[in-house]
Amino acid sequence: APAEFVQASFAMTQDSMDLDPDLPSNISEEVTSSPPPGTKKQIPQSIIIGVRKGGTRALLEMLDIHPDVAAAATEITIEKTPGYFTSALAPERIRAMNSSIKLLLILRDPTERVISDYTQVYFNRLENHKPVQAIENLLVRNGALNTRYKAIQRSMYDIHMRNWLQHFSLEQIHIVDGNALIQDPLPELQKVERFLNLPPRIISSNFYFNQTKGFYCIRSDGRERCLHESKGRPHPTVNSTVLQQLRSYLHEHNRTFFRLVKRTFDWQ
Ligand SMILES: Nc1ncnc2c1ncn2[C@@H]1O[C@H](COP(=O)(O)OS(=O)(=O)O)[C@@H](OP(=O)(O)O)[C@H]1O
Repeated sequence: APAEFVQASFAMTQDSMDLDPDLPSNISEEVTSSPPPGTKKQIPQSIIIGVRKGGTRALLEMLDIHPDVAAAATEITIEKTPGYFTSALAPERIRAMNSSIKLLLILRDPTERVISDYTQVYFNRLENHKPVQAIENLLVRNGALNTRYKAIQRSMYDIHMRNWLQHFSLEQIHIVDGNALIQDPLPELQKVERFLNLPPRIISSNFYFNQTKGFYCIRSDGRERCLHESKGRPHPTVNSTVLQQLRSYLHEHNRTFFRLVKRTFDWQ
């Protein structure tokens, strides 16, 4: 198994309740070869910059199947930090660290992402014995959509993308379709292999659909594994009027985002 937990290149500030459940705030994860004792950690050649709840863990684990990503003394070091995409400072700092870095960005339907984000915070709060609220109470304030709710702000992909495009060219950012990765992982991973100039090594038998989990799981090195139970949790049913308000609000942001990245996505 690859070394997984490595000190982040720089710590980003994040909300205490926002974290990936398996990680403290200033730690990011890597899939890399284990360096021989006494040698320094490599600067990553590629970073999964987000988006939080987009499928960053699934993408990292699935790329880990590739021998040149996971095996010792080979090519690529990849790090994942879901909070980078929505961080104002990350683009500039990452460019200062490595201006030729290849950025991987996994995005899913931004409305679904809001609900997933809420669900994660909800379970974190339960675990920490903190009070929880119905999602509608967070989505709506004084009868209108609460666009200051962080989960909604993180789903305004155009705003964050603009910031990245001030520091990186579009060619340096590969966008993985998070909904497509859930439906059928292989084609999305093959596009990533091409983007990273890796020889094609990930194949269809590396994936099998697990009925109980309701998601694809990974088969590699003679092992079968699904993601942690916190990945792929059921979402609450949202009041349909509120859901419609959220969708139509994000629709405009999506259109701007599609123009920025010169590509469209199948988001409802
Ligand atoms: N194969 C597979 N198995 C399980 N889960 C999968 C998979 N592929 C994508 N996903 C989706 O990944 C979502 C979690 O995203 P992240 O890993 O980026 O979350 S985090 O920001 O790091 O906490 C997670 O969101 P939720 O469904 O809301 O739990 C999943 O929808």
